[in-house]
Amino acid sequence: MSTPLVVQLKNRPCAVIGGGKVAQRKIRHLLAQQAAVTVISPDLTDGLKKDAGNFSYYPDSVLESDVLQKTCERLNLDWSRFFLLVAATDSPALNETTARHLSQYIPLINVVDSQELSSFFFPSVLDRGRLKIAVTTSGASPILASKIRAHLSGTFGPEYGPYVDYLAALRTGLQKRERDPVQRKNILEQETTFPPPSRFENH
Ligand SMILES: C[C@@]1(CC(=O)O)c2cc3[nH]c(cc4nc(cc5[nH]c(cc(n2)[C@H]1CCC(=O)O)[C@@](C)(CC(=O)O)[C@@H]5CCC(=O)O)C(CC(=O)O)=C4CCC(=O)O)c(CCC(=O)O)c3CC(=O)O
Ligand SMILES: NC(=O)C1=CN([C@@H]2O[C@H](COP(=O)(O)OP(=O)(O)OC[C@H]3O[C@@H](n4cnc5c(N)ncnc54)[C@H](O)[C@@H]3O)[C@@H](O)[C@H]2O)C=CC1
Repeated sequence: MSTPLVVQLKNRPCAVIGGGKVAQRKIRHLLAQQAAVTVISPDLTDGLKKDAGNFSYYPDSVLESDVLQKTCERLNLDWSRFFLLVAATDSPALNETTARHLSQYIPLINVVDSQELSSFFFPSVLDRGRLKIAVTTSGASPILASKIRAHLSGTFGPEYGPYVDYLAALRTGLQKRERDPVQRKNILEQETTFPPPSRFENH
């Protein structure tokens, strides 16, 4: 069983093992949230090479499943400092050993080829600034999640970014100047329209 949670990643140390196509997608999610990303992989995709200034990289590092403990020591990484780990190599055995070994230090682990070994999944996210619509099929069909996101992007356009910022400012202002919570809620109910007022279009 699973539930969607909203996790604050800003400045949090996150490790990704592997530098291929799937790793790239996960790394970009993490970087977009300003996480402090460390990548351990003998190679990187061309896309990741371009992003390389934005994460720490252990280039000569090849984790080997049978000597994982040793390679961890050689890399001199303090795994307990990581908030989250993604095991994204194309070796199921290595992903598994890594996840099993490091789960004693890191509670949030995503193993790209094993739902059983993952403590969290990445949903498909429609990102409109502070409004994020996350779609998950709990691992059943990532492609359906992706198609639903694409469908929602027609209804929830870029105007939602500034609209949600406006609502946040309104709410913070009211929390300061309107003491009565019932009155506060009434004003917010009135001001929060769906869809947003037309002045937010063309953003
Ligand atoms: C469980 C989960 C764990 C996790 O990765 O977090 C997982 C697992 C696996 N994915 C696999 C395959 C594919 N995944 C994608 C795409 C996405 N996968 C994402 C999430 C998730 N994938 C989590 C569940 C999310 C959910 O269900 O809600 C998305 C939403 C988010 C993201 O990755 O950013 C992103 C779409 C982003 C977007 O467009 O918005 C594509 C399509 C493509 O590549 O274009 C394919 C190929 C088609 C296919 O096989 O379905 C395989 C088999 C690997 C193999 O066969 O070797 C596994 C392993 C398994 O299921 O055991
Ligand atoms: N969860 C998801 O969204 C998806 C998961 N997958 C799974 O993800 C796996 C990886 O797929 P891709 O990224 O396309 O493969 P890829 O071949 O592009 O990348 C694999 C990466 O792992 C690295 N690697 C291999 N051995 C390593 C080691 N010993 N130490 C450190 N890094 C090592 C490689 O150098 C490479 O950077 C596939 O096996 C597939 O099962 C595939 C599609 C989507």
